[in-house]
Amino acid sequence: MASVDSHQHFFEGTEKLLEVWFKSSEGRDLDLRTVQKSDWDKLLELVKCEIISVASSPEMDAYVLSESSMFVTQDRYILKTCGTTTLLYCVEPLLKLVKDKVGFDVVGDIFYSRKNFSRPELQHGVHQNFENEVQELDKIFPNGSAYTLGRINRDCWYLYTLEDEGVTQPDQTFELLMWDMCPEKMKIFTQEMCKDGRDASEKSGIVDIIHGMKMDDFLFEPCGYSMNGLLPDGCYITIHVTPEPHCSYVSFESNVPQETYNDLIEKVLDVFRPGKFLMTIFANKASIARDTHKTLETQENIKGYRRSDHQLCCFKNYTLTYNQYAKSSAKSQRSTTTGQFARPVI
Ligand SMILES: C[S@@+](CC[C@H](N)C(=O)[O-])C[C@H]1O[C@@H](n2cnc3c(N)ncnc32)[C@H](O)[C@@H]1O
Repeated sequence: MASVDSHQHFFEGTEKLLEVWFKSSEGRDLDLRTVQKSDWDKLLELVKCEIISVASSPEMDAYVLSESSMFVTQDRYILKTCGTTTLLYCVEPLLKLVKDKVGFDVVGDIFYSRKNFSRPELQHGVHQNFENEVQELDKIFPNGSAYTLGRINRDCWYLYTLEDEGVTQPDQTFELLMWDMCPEKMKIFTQEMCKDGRDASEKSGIVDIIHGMKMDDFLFEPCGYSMNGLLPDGCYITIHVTPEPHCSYVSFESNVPQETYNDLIEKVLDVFRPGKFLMTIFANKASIARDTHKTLETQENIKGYRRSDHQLCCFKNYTLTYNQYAKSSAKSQRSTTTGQFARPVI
């Protein structure tokens, strides 16, 4: 691993995120957490990452990985991996493992999503572009739908999900993907400033984002940070930091149910101070977060950030808001003297 300041070393912080909900066609009471760690280890070999540690709550096993995180509940599997990992190569083996070892024989829903990569040419196989990822998923799922939100010539976010009704129990996922990070804040996530993960969680203020979490935090050598936080009722938070100045990136994800995410957004922005960020909020009809989309529609500014894109998608059972923001002072968004968007000079 190169030093923190090396301009030769590039790390793709942007994660590939897979969430799969399982069902039994016979309505059997099954549990994904009965899969042995050695089976997860083998599955993750296909993705090119490994388990660093595990923490559990009554509802969930949360794994910190060498490249991000994995969460396992009774009927839901989440895998989030960054760098040049090959996440989609584990999907078919995952379905086979879960059928053979647990007995789940139906996929209730899947969500595969990611932001556009900074350096797609460094990715392996199908991950170099979304069209190939979609073809790979279409081979497995006859009823998949693929979407791009945001600007296809700038920053955007890709999603693949199933057309069916999917998950009917209350469910929501909130993500903030941040880049062009504040260099001072990023220094905290290096071994020059902190001795371990807990030290970085405390110095950065991550410990204060939501109180009462059972935290499993890890500081990489010489830099980089990953944290899974477990909360009551199957709720989790996961934060990952790539602090290298030339490719800085942070992700925040949680399934905490909230009527509005404004306080949480402001706390996360205070801790990390990104130059730009995108936000996605998924909530199904049974979730208390289902009306948060209305609030977000009218909210053009958040604490020093101006919204550049806003999209709302309605699926069978879920509604999704996609918003992108940049610091109000960001020159690339707006001319600071005229307040107008930059116009081409002919
Ligand atoms: C913490 S991991 C997770 C990245 C994450 N997806 C994110 O949001 O940025 C990536 C950071 O850890 C650093 N790192 C150090 N050793 C690593 C290792 N063995 N595997 C992956 N990342 C490592 C990388 O250079 C990078 O800064």
